[in-house]
Amino acid sequence: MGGIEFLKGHGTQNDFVLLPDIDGRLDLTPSRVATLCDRRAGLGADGVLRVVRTAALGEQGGAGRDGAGPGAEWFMDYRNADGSIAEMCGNGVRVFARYLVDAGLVTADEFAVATRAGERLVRAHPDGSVTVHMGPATVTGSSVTTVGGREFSGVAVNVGNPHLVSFTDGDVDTLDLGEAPVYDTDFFPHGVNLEFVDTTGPASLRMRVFERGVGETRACGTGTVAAVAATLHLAGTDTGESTVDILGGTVAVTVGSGESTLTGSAVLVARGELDTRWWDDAG
Ligand SMILES: N[C@@H](CCC[C@H](N)C(=O)O)C(=O)O
Repeated sequence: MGGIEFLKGHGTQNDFVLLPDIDGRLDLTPSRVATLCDRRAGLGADGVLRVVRTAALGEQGGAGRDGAGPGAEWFMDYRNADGSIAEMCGNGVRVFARYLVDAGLVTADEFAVATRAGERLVRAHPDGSVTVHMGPATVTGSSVTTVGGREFSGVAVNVGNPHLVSFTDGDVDTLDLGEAPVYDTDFFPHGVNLEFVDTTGPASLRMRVFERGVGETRACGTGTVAAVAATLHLAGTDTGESTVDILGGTVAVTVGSGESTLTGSAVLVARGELDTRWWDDAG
């Protein structure tokens, strides 16, 4: 066949096309990413995970080497569904790790993955779930967002990528996220992921998310870490743990000073080959 190898996977139903590109040869343009992620014209996904050996990155402009330090053999080149580049993807890195283990590209259960936000230590569990050390979740201020004419104030949190976490007082399931919420572009000049959260128990949250570069998704791993960090911040602490229910399932989050972890599912669904003519046309 000679097509381009792909896999399809998801982490709590945040879904991805994986492109194994061990030697860094694929020309992954924004247009190809957007067409791949299109649920009618392509395979359909919230994002693309290009799997590339860190040593093969060289000085590639489009892929960006930020975060690809010398310690991690594999670099997660994450792209949003609209073709834009993001620093980090918490659900994506779990699926990325599951692929590396299943493909025999790593043999240890615990290893580092390079991302644009820095290296992330991951641990693959026998039940298929993966824990990711997500680095610091840093509160950077407060801002507002408007959904359907209703304004929410929120806590801005950086988890390698930007988030604004708003608490909706029991209304999270009624919000209409079909249209992009409005946010302060002066506060977030590079865009922002918007989380809407209800507190459902002493250590449990319910969350929906409107992701930068994608739209509403069924889960956002960095967003769940941001949600727990924001909850703790409002309670006057920076250490704690919580489960977070999202549309696609449940994840477990811990936040400590300077470090956080995310544990959740990582599922590989299918593999196949992209038609090379379709790939060329999508370029
Ligand atoms: N779904 C991801 C986050 C992906 C990146 C995000 N859309 C951004 O642009 O920052 C996750 O699981 O963290």
